[in-house]
Amino acid sequence: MRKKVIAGNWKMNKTLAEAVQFVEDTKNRIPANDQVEAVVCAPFLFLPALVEKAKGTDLHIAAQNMHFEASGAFTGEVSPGMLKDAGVTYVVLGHSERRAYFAETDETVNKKTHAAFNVGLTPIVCVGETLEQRENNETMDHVEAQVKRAIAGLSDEQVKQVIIAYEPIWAIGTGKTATSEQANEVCTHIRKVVKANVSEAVADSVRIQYGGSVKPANVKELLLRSDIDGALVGGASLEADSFLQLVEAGVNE
Ligand SMILES: O=C(CO)COP(=O)(O)O
Repeated sequence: MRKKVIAGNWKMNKTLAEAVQFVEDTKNRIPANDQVEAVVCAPFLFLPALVEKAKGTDLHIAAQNMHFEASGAFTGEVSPGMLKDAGVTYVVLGHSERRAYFAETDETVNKKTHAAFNVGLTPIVCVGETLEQRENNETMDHVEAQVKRAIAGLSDEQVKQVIIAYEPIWAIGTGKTATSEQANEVCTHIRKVVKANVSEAVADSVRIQYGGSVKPANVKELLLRSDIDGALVGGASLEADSFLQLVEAGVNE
């Protein structure tokens, strides 16, 4: 059985006080279980305080980005080692907003994925098509190319540990969720790509999330699908109760 991952991506939201309060409100309410990992992906500034607050609980703290270099003259950047040192365990890489607004490319995503493993962070690698690509029937080819480039050069064991988040760009923050069938179709394709490029055993183990307007009302249907192993959630992860409902849906599914 693949353990599901429900990750809340807060993006650029909350104050430090609000972030700490969220962890206070949720950390002891994650149901004890072996079916779901609960993760919040927070802005850099909040990470040490949230790690401290969540210590000894089932809530995991993630970063939303990082640089691929270990150190150096990269003003404004945060290194993989800094995240590891802060006690962070996961890092989101290649989110479509970073690709669109901050010149993230498949090449930098690949470098960052390697860099994450070098320090022992679990990467959550985002892929997904634009509306135009979907309308032109380019979804599968585009996502396939993104996945192949992201995992290039990783060992089989590392690919097994990567979490792949399929987030169709047209479904992010728009209220337009992909139907569970559309979402699963692409997640199934991603698993086939891993099988063809790595191995069947790795493909069977790799976890693939769906993201894009996921909320308590639609998460169950998504999680019931054969190849969807969790969700990467923006808006609906900002409130403690809503986040907990998403986690509980995974546990009860
Ligand atoms: O981008 C997302 C998560 O990374 C999805 O955001 P929404 O859930 O707000 O659509």
